[in-house]
Amino acid sequence: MDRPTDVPRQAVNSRLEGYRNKTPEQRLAMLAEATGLADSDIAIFGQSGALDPVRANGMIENVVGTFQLPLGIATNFTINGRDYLVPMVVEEPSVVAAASYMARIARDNGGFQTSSTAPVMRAQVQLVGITDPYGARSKLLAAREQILAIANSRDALLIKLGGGCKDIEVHVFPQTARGPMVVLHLLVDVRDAMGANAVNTMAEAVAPTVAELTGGIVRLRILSNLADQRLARARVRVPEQALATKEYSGRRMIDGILEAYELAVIDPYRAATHNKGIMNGIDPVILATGNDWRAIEAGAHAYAARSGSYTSLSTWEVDSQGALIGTIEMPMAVGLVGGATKTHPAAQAALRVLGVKTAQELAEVAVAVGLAQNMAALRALATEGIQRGHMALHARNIAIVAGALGEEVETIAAGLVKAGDVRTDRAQTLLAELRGG
Ligand SMILES: CC(C)(COP(=O)([O-])OP(=O)([O-])OC[C@H]1O[C@@H](n2cnc3c(N)ncnc32)[C@H](O)[C@@H]1OP(=O)([O-])[O-])[C@@H](O)C(=O)NCCC(=O)NCCSC(=O)C[C@@](C)(O)CC(=O)[O-]
Ligand SMILES: NC(=O)C1=CN([C@@H]2O[C@H](COP(=O)(O)OP(=O)(O)OC[C@H]3O[C@@H](n4cnc5c(N)ncnc54)[C@H](OP(=O)(O)O)[C@@H]3O)[C@@H](O)[C@H]2O)C=CC1
Repeated sequence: MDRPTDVPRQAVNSRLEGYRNKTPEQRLAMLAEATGLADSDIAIFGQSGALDPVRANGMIENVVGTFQLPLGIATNFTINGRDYLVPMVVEEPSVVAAASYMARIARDNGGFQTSSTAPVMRAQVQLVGITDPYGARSKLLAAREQILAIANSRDALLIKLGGGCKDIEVHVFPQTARGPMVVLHLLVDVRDAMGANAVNTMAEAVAPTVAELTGGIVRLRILSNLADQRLARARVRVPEQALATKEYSGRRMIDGILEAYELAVIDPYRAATHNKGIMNGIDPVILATGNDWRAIEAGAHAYAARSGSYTSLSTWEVDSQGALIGTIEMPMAVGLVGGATKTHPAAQAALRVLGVKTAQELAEVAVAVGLAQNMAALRALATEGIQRGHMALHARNIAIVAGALGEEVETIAAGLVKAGDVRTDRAQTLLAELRGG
């Protein structure tokens, strides 16, 4: 029988044994079994055309079709004592495997702990043509209640839900190439929305009053993607022995991770790659849930540079018992309503797989996956290097590029890994041999 989609999701066990060795159909069936997913959601993931052309045409402009990407499920996640199966949309091999692996290590050691601030976004109202910027600031701060009232008159539903414009800030730039500038910030609790449209509407609404109060000219009225009032955090603790492998002791692993981390702290060339590794985990969750990944990327990198020099979004250290402690804190402006979260059927189904109830919960899951991904990359880089694990999984892509079809893909990929030579020409040779024989 088809299950209704709005019933609370059953408790999930995210440790799906042998998941990697199943076919996509078997994995979908296991996912449905684990999450109690409605038949309609199973159908959405199972069919290649979940986003029909008519719906797609309503989402953006000049639509000619849709573009598919793989959707994988990261297993093993335990966050704040609750298990999650995490949908990830990504084109890069080894990302889902790496997240699942680190989540497996973490779950045996208490999993991830997360927290977040209230979902407060900033909107900016730029004022130019002012000779007394500090006087203008003073007038705006004195008119706080009036400005809040105008902003809050624009979104009755948001106010009813407990959100709305909660405060203002006024930033002064006394000297710019275009004269003094004053920028009013609206601090808006957007509840379960990403909030761009909501805060942009408020910024436009207050603009005439702001101009009148200050005598200035209003130019920009737009959100800031540096959502530094809307932070999500995750922490993981992994004892030394949990990191040990046949080749490397746990202590050696931790030392390598700390040295890799230190370089990301001091060197922007390394920090960019380190943070890309974090976004390897976060972006696929953002995409799977229909959220705005450009906004998340912009916020992440601006936050990483907030001290004036670009640095790591995560921290890695050792506690008094010698265990590795990883933490992350970053802006996470995601929504469960608005944008494509409501219009893309697969995004809706992905949110039901996650079973998140609030945008804050989704934000916390996303940063936990980012931290797991960072740990996976550092663990590999600090010891054997990235190529063994990554290239072994990339071998299937190379086999496809070389022309392998169906079951040939796994056979050729296995041959490439065995030869330690994951290249297209080698794959073509192996394919010719396979077909010739
Ligand atoms: C790739 C692994 C996980 C292999 O690692 P491994 O040791 O070969 O894995 P394993 O076979 O022992 O399996 C361990 C677990 O990994 C998962 N796993 C393992 N294989 C699969 C698979 N095929 N399908 C699904 N899950 C898989 C799975 O959870 C499995 O446990 P199980 O559940 O089976 O008991 C490891 O080498 C790794 O984590 N490498 C890092 C990969 C990575 O970071 N990829 C991102 C791309 S590189 C990049 O863009 C970022 C970077 C690196 O530049 C960032 C930076 O510089 O900081
Ligand atoms: N720089 C950027 O990042 C920019 C991004 N964007 C885009 O804006 C879109 C996101 O804007 P967003 O404001 O989130 O979307 P929407 O305006 O579509 O949705 C927000 C609205 O949904 C209604 N709503 C219903 N339930 C809730 C709830 N539980 N919590 C909060 N609001 C609720 C609210 O009121 P009501 O129903 O009254 O509207 C709210 O204003 C994305 O597509 C993004 O790409 C746009 C401009 C710039």
